[in-house]
Amino acid sequence: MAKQLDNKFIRTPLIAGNWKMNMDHQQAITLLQKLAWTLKDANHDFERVEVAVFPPFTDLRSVQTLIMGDKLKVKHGAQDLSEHDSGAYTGDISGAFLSKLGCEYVLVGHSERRQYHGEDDEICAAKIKAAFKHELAPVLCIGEGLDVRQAGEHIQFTLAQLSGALENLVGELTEAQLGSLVVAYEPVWAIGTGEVAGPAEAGEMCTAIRGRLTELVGEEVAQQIRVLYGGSVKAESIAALMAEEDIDGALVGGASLDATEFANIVRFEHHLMR
Ligand SMILES: O=C[C@H](O)COP(=O)(O)O
Repeated sequence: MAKQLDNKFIRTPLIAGNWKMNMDHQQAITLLQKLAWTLKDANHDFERVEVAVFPPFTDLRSVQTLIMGDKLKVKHGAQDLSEHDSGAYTGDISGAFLSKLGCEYVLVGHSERRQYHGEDDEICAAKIKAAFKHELAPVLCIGEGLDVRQAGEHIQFTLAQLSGALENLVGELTEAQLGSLVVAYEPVWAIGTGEVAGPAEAGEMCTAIRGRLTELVGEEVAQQIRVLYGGSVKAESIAALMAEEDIDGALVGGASLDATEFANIVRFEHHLMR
């Protein structure tokens, strides 16, 4: 089970919904309202299991307004940010703007950004730095493709991505900043394919990630950093994943577009008790 002491999670689990390029700002309102009602009806305890959504940039103002107006406990973040603060960077979005829109989190280095926009470890490092500068907690996404997994080099590859994004930054960040970092292990072969990494495979990698974090930032801080799994997570698969000690939540793509399904993922403890 995600690490607990006296029936309390040591690290508050985070269930995050990455909407990717889905939902315009009107659809976003409908989806978020339905999610909030569903979780309210189920008496969900947001202090025990945190919930965040990552809508497209164009939805963020509407999402912020709904969250503030209805005092929702769902948090929100953005799917990307620029490494720059402002200036002639057409099409890019500054972390400063995201902070003003009430974002608490921002994804960095999602495999789709790496694949379609050529983002590498150096860019991820610059984006993590920019996120912290604007008081956003970065959710660094790492994970191997199928070829790497088949070659048996998945742990080495994924840990190299983690080190590549973090090792030159560590000295510039405070312990509080490092402790608020979130790492999402997303094997590329499991994203949007219906192939979920088995709980043992996902758990093994998340433990290896925490081991590398311990080397990079020390044990005390590494124990605070939440490590999520992402890749075709559904309500039926979440409980077994959360049973792994080093998995602290999930980064959910497709299933986060269905409020009922996503709420059932958030309520993973309910499945464990059945
Ligand atoms: O950010 C989310 C991941 O890419 C997983 O997406 P998925 O749940 O649709 O496989």
